[in-house]
Amino acid sequence: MPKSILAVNAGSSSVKITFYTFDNPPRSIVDAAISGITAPPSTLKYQAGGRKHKEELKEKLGTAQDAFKYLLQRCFGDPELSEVASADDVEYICHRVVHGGDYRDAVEINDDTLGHLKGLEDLAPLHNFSALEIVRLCKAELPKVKSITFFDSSFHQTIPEAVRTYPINQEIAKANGLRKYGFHGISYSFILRSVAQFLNKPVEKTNLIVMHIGSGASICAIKDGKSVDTSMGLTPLAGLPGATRSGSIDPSLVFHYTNEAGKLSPASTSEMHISTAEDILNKQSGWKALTGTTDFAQIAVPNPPSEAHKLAFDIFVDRIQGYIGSYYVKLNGELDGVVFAGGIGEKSALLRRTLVDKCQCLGLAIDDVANDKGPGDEETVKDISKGSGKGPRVLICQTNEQVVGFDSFGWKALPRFPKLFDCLQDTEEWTIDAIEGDRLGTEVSTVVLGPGSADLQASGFRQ
Ligand SMILES: Nc1ncnc2c1ncn2[C@@H]1O[C@H](COP(=O)(O)OP(=O)(O)O)[C@@H](O)[C@H]1O
Ligand SMILES: CC(=O)OP(=O)(O)O
Ligand SMILES: [Mg+2]
Repeated sequence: MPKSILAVNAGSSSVKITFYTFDNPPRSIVDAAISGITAPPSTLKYQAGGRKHKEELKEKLGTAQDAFKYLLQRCFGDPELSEVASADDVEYICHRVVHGGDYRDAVEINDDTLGHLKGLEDLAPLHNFSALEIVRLCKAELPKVKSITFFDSSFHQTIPEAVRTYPINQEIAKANGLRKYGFHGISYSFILRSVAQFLNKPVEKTNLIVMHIGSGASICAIKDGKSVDTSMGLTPLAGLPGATRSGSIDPSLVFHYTNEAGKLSPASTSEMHISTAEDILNKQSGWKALTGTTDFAQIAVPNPPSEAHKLAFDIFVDRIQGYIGSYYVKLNGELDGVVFAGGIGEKSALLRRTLVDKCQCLGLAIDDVANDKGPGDEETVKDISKGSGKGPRVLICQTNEQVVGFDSFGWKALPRFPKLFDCLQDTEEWTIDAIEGDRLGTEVSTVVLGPGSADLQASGFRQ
């Protein structure tokens, strides 16, 4: 029986896994997620074929590793899932890792790469720790299955130097890797491809402002199919506020907030060190601090339950509006569309309407009926612009961070699906592992790719 590919998306409070068939195109076999790991009881969502199931778990799952183990056992133990009965049925495990430092592409896990990623863990402990705990677990307990890590930051390697450089001592900046990296790149890359296809434009000619707004929120300016700026920075704390994150503030604020800022936070463990300042700004701020809830659905309502809820909504709108204005200018006004994605972007008609109304001067307009209805289950991209005019489109994209293994950064490490090559729009020279038949070989050869998928399909890939 052909093997499957397992995609893992580990967050600070949730772990989502999807098994895909090793087919072309890949098909999702089972989707399973545990949320609320840090705030029990945890909830399990399980979907396989037509079966959908949600339950509160009695088991105490204190860590992302525990949740991952539970999910694996659940899938392997499902008598109706003959395709994934054990680790022997899995060819690759593809892990979403938020911070990939200078990595431009996905990497296969071995002792060297794991050592390097350990270094990055110190730079972004809040975001990389859970994912790397699962990578370590897979290496130890599923040693025959190759693990490949895909990074949120890779998509933003194209950000120009003046945008990614912080104006601080450059020797220290370089020695410590202090620069803007940007995140949510797996999502942006999925959105870019989906929207370009929807607009019938080549990816490399597509200009977008994309919002990935969920519990963690960011926005990205994409010019000619490349990220030219994004709101997150060295870590996912910068830029927009989120469920528990402050977003950008005056950095000196934290020293007025507490004189303990530089000390280790009580939330640190022997393996993971975070400062009190990081803990406050990442975990004790955002909607939670303003309103008591992390659920934006309770905030984005026509009649907010309190002044604080209204304020939280207005702050979010203000910050996003500021970025849209800035990115519109950075894109020289040449904009194909503004895209809403992420839990809030996809679900909150009120937020979309409020923002588009505030950006009317850029030629944005929304169709209220289409906006209120939102996208159907199977609709990846939905146009909610008013009229068929020439202005930039207003779009919703139901993003998918689980397609991590099928991302354009993953083609190199995975067997050759034509679908993967469809995603490649670059004209650069790439060095890849040679492919024997359908599987990865070990020789290395140079492949020159034509510009865009049409060329690729016409020429195959030339060695
Ligand atoms: N109808 C809605 N209106 C506004 N926000 C919503 C709605 N439904 C879900 N959300 C918000 O979406 C956020 C989760 O987004 P998601 O992208 O799934 O999160 P995560 O960053 O955890 O992956 C939560 O803050 C949730 O409250
Ligand atoms: C990068 C980031 O903030 O991720 P998430 O939205 O999953 O928290
Ligand atoms: Mg997310």
